[in-house]
Amino acid sequence: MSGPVITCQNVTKCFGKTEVLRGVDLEVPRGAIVGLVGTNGSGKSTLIKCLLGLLKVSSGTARILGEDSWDLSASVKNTLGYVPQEIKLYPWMRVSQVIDYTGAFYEKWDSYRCNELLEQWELDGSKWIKTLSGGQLQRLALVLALGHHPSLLILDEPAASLDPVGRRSFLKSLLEMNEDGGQSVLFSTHITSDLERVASHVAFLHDGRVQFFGELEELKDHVGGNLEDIFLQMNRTPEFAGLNHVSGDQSHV
Ligand SMILES: Nc1ncnc2c1ncn2[C@@H]1O[C@H](COP(=O)(O)OP(=O)(O)OP(=O)(O)O)[C@@H](O)[C@H]1O
Repeated sequence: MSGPVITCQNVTKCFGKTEVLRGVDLEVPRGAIVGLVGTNGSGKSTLIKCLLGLLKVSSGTARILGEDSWDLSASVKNTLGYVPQEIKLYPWMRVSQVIDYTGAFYEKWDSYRCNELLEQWELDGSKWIKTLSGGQLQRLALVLALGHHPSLLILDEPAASLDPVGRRSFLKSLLEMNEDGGQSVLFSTHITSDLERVASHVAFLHDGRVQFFGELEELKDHVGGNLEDIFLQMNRTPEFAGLNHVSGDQSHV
């Protein structure tokens, strides 16, 4: 499939009377590594769940790999990888059992790659899930999401529980994956140094809308200064420097 891997047109999402997403427009080109940023409660997880069809949008259109998010085919689901913010795995299984169990759901499962990642991230396949620390659980969830070489990987704060060594190693894997096969990634994060290390693009969510989407380098060149200051300023004044116009030419992605 050519064309954007993610498309949102005027997406809204309400919980009762609270409108969390208020008209999100977004178009992510193939091969992009997008950092989704925004303050706590700005709606990052909600947007991710709408994209994956785990929540139904209230209005507007969300599409992934050319299909409506609420009606994804089995073949598109087979090419998606997702790590939620809260990871729930079977506590009574061992690490290696969860990997085998998950692999059974996919047409193409790379056990060799999983074992490589287990070794790289120092996870013991014989350990019980219930004995894993938060960071180990997050590492395992990432192994499970990468095991079928997804063409689109969606991660909700993937590095939040990882120590600096784990984070570096995980980010390296993301970059390798992107270089090898041109896979696309959307990850929400509050860690600007991670963003700087891997993101090609930034989507800035504020006040229920994507106020800025564009290339990271372009954002930095246009505004100057460090990213943390840029985001602070964007939170205070979203129309800051007319940033939503800095979306530029994405054809080289
Ligand atoms: N199922 C739900 N029912 C009611 N309100 C919800 C529900 N899910 C999320 N919300 C509300 O929607 C808003 C956005 O939440 P969301 O988890 O999407 O934010 P976030 O940007 O991912 O936050 P964080 O950075 O803290 O993870 C919050 O005010 C939250 O309370």
